Amino acid sequence: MPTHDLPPISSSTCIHRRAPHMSMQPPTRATFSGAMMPAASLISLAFTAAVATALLAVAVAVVRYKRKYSGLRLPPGPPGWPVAGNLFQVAFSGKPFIHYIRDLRREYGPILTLRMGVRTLVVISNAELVHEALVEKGQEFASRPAENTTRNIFSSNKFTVNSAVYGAEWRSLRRNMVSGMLSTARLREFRPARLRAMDRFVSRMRAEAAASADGASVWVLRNARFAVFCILLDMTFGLLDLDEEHIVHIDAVMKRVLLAVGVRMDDYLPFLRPLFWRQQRRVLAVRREQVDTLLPLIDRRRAILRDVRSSLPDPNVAAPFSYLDSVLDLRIEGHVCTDDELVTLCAELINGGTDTTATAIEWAMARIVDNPSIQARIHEEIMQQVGDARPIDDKDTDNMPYLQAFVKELLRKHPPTYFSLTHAAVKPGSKLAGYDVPADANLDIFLPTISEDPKLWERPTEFDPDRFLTGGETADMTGSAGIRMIPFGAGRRICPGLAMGTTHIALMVARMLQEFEWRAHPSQPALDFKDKVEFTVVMNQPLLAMVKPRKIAF
Ligand code: HEM
Repeated sequence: MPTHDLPPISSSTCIHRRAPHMSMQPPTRATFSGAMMPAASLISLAFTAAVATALLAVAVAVVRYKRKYSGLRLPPGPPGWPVAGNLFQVAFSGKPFIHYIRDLRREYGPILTLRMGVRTLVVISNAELVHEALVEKGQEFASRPAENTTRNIFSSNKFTVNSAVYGAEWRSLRRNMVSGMLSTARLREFRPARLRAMDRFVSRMRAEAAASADGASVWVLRNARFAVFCILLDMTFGLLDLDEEHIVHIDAVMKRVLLAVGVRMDDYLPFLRPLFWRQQRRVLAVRREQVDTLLPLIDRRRAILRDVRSSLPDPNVAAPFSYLDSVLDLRIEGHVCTDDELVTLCAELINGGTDTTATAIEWAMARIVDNPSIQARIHEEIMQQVGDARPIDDKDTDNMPYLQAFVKELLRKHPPTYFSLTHAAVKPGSKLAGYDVPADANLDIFLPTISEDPKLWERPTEFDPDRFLTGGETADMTGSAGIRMIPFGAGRRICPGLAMGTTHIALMVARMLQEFEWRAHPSQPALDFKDKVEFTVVMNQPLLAMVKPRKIAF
């Protein structure tokens, strides 16, 4: 999930922006006039009280921190300031958080501590430690840490698969998501949704290319993202008559949600919260907008299900089943989901799978454009499997070994998120590599240093799908046979969308190559494989490519 890596503390998180009511106006003459003395004394009194309160808060925080962690042996990390810890070092380092972590790792090793205000982060970044945390001690570290206020609003107080603490509620939600949506059987049944979205995707690309100045240019990420979004929307609500304009509107609202849940300074220093009242008001407005956008879809599906009762809905209007149907039937210890929770659970499914998958597809097409022999080999497999008489399907892609090897190499070299979702110890007393990991600490898992570890991989910096073909290296993406690459995490909280994600990537890449011949755009002759973190890890320079429709008979 894109939004689930630890987001960098950037300037957009209000560090450099002073809240308007904090702005300090220069004193006017009148302020110092005799007539204004009482007001001046009042201001100075208030100022002294504020300073005293702040100092007291600092002292209390220092004492609390010392008491909380006294006697514990935390992993090493850079020395920090009282109260703020390493927060300002990170915020003002001028580096993206992932680069900051890479640098710290060189100094402190594969397990380190960062203190970010009230939050303590333990970051692990090698295969042995991840194996210890997620496999050997999988149950001990299967929980999630406390959320900030904003995320609590969007998760209906941790009522989602990804945010729920380890326990019965999480188990019920996850079981329902897997059986209602992500199991292999369900995945097969959702084939019509994929075919609909693929057709829409191809026509959008054709139209975009035709409308471009050279008649052939397309932006890859934007189109791939929209296609994946359509599939997930279809699977979530099972409503088949949403027009493109409506889908674009829903997508825009969901993007605003992703922006709204980004970290803020007051997540780490909660005593600053009153200064962020405007941002908080905006968060509530975005949540309202999300509810107002998704609830009508939920109500429509409810009405369709009510009308058809035991028969199936009209196939032109609604799919025979959807994820929402399973959530409507869900009972957790007798609790029926409220409207607010229904919105949250539907949004989780759509958000979890959209940016992660679309990001992977952009990197895939960049590798294909960059290397014509990869394109030729995948196209040859397509021709052998289905030729050009019908659109390729995921039944076909399962039987294409080179394409499957390509997808694995893609996820090794370009994992869509650099951090797994944050884990937390279930109870106090847990240890990793002999160090204490407090129960309220965030356990963050840095993924790329594993899949590029020269001790685990030959030529790790090279992009080479052949490494996974017969006799070559293995890629167990679940981590159960050993941790070598875990783009979907590992252990109890492993991404339940693994099968769906890889199916969608393989299918979209194959369909794009079946329909079009791809080449580099003259404005991007030598592709730059630098990355940057948005919701996921995207290409620093978004991919613009040239497409030429192939001759096909369908
Ligand atoms: C290429 C695609 C994807 C990637 C790389 C990816 C990656 C991840 C990662 C790294 C985690 C965290 C695992 C952990 O906490 O240890 C995760 C969790 C999760 N993902 Fe995905 N994901 C992808 C697609 C999807 C899809 C398609 C869905 C659903 C439609 C999905 C839903 C979830 C959920 C619900 C969780 C939370 C699981 C839990 O806490 O029990 N993901 N994903």
